[in-house]
Amino acid sequence: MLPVVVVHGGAGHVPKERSEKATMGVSSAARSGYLVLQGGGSSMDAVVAAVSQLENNPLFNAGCGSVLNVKGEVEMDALVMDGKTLCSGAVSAVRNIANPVELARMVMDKTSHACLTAEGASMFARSMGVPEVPHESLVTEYSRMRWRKNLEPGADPVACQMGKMGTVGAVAVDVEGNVACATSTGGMMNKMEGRVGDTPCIGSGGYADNHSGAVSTTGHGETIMKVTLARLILFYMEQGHSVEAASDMGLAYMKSRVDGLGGVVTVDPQGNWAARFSSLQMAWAAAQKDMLHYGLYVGEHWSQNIQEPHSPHHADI
Ligand SMILES: NC(=O)C[C@H](N)C(=O)O
Repeated sequence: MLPVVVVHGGAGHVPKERSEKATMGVSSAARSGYLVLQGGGSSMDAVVAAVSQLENNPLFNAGCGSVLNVKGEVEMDALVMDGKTLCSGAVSAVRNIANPVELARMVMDKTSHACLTAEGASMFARSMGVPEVPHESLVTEYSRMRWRKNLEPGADPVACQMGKMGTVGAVAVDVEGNVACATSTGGMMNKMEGRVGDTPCIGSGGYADNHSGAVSTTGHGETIMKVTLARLILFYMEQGHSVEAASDMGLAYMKSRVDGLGGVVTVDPQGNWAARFSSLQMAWAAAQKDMLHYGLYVGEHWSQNIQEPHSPHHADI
């Protein structure tokens, strides 16, 4: 069954004109992660490779393409977790770097801490030789347009975001059966300066434990934190539920208990995987046994050989 990598490009409603690009983006990220696994790389290497590729894609709400805070600035959150050691690394409200997920991994590997925030995270990045990038290089016309719209009287940034843009994440199992997760985001549109969401919080934005599996989540952060969605799903798996059933149970609990919608990618250490969501859509892709699987709408599941070029399925191109 192993190895496998599963990625998501955020829960919500992807506008039609962006849907094909979104599935192409996640498919290509899954391919990159799978190449790492095939080359004998660890699940941690694979999830970081997949997520940094999505951070570099301006279509997604992470790295370049991040949503803007109320002041029109990019502040990003990211998390990695290693299921073998339960070590994790995170950054929150970090600015001016291209790949927060790589910095999160450095926090895990090079410090004795689990999370660095804001200026402290920037100082650490500098000390690690991570290049500082201009703020403008992270901002897209699309995110600026949405930010402006949300400044209008009566705008509802949370409802608007669940409509439009996505956090990115990945989970993987490597040939040794080690699991890992990574999640990265620009957060919620027009958020307060200094707001930290679910993404960098272990148990909420993600969790990985070789004894049960790994999960990466997406959705409204304040809601996900109320139910610690990633850990909740692993708890259901510890009770004997399959990756798919446990993912659905976690999402159903979040819906019934706090009226929250979201999405997850989940693996168990045997290489069983699931991509599930309660939102209208979630771009997802998985790579396993030289096959690429992907989808966007509820119930959609396309499969092809991983060597073949991505075939378009959505009518908007
Ligand atoms: N779209 C998202 O997944 C947003 C992210 N969970 C946050 O609240 O920061």
